[in-house]
Amino acid sequence: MGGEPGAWPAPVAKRALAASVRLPGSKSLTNRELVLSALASGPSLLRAPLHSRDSALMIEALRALGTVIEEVPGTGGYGPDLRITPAEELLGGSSIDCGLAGTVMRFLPPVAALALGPVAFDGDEGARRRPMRTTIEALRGLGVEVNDDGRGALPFSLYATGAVRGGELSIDASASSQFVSGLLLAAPRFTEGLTLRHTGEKLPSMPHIEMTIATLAARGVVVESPEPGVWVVPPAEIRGIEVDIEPDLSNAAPFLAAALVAGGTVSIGGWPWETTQVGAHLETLLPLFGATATRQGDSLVVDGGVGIRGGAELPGVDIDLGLGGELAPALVALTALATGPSRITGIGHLRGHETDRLAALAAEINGLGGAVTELEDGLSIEPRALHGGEWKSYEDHRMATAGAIVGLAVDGVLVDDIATTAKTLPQFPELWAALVRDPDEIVTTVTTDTLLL
Ligand SMILES: O=C(O)C1=C[C@@H](OP(=O)(O)O)[C@@H](O)[C@H](O)C1
Ligand SMILES: C=C(OP(=O)(O)O)C(=O)O
Repeated sequence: MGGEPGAWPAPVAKRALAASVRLPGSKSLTNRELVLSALASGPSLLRAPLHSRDSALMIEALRALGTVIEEVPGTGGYGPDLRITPAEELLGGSSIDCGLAGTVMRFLPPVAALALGPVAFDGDEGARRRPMRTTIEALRGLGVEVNDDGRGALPFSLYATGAVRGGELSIDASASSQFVSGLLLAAPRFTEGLTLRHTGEKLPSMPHIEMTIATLAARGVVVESPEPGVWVVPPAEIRGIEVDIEPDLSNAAPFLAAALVAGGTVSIGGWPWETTQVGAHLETLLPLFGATATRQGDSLVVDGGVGIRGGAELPGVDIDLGLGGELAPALVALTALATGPSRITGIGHLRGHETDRLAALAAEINGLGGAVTELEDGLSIEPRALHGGEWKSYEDHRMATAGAIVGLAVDGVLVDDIATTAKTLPQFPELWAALVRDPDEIVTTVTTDTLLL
């Protein structure tokens, strides 16, 4: 069996689960609220924010632009709350490390365009492969000077003059909804606001755009969408607020999927009744594989019956996941364990995520004996009995957690870099071990001294 030294032996489920898991805050909500707090007219307080690599990168970047971000005693059990005091004027003259965070590389250039002076953007080697042309062209369309090497990717730098006029702008956001969100978040601070039109054929991850609009609305900025693919943001004050960050429902996906593999129940506490998080769709997606999902108090409880380990056969599924590509790795892991063929489509843009997720999922599942074929906009998965072996993470948190799901059912799966889950969930290895170790244990909050702040 292969595997680098230090590879993580994925635990195999020995018995049915009866676990309650409480997850840290949503990456997407935390990083939006950080950005809006930095652009606001007064201080904000984020309660129960995420502390992970992606949020730490956002915090460092906003500090470099002059924002004051202080830790105050936490209310969520996963580290401090954050008090944010906006800069009088955003500062130029800084270099921003985007790491591999799409939210940092797509949300911050329009913010930095409001600063005075040069701001340079770069990130991990993998980040230099992620699509950025739309952001670069949008900035130029807004009259901001951008220096890049023409590849439409990081690194690049912009020269900001302290104000952006705004007005009308057309972009092609078919590679990522984050191009839209980044512009909408900064647009209330443009002198004339922004009328943004998406001209591409498709637009992935609509719930994430709805989330952007909802976070703006909570701060008094009303974004109108007179027709699909067009958004009108008025020039407006962004209010400072106190806000509770919801748990990360996309990071709930591997834990809830585990119920279908191991059997038994997994309950995620603090599940919001109403949310713009795309992870909310797990409530209807997991039943397609035979689970039942019910709300009990403030939890979503997924019952996987006897589970694959108990002899259940998961049906194959045919799902368009254009709404929520970040759920795809976990669901594809389930399809690899199903007894019928599956197709997951609408996810061509996953080729520009942390890694080319379509190629990575096909390579890793096929490396364990699977039969996955890449389609233009998704994956086709034929049922096969899988065997153990190395599972590569490609610096992609969701590839690592997909390996953990497969490893629950298949002996001898070694995930090469489980630490990459620190991008959005540094506690993943402990939470997963607790999930599998003792089915009767209530997994409450894991305290950690490895927070990145
Ligand atoms: O705005 C956001 O917070 C996100 C939008 C989505 O990006 P894409 O539209 O590029 O898939 C999603 O996949 C990503 O994890 C987070
Ligand atoms: C695509 C993702 O991340 P990012 O915010 O870096 O785009 C993801 O978390 O699945």
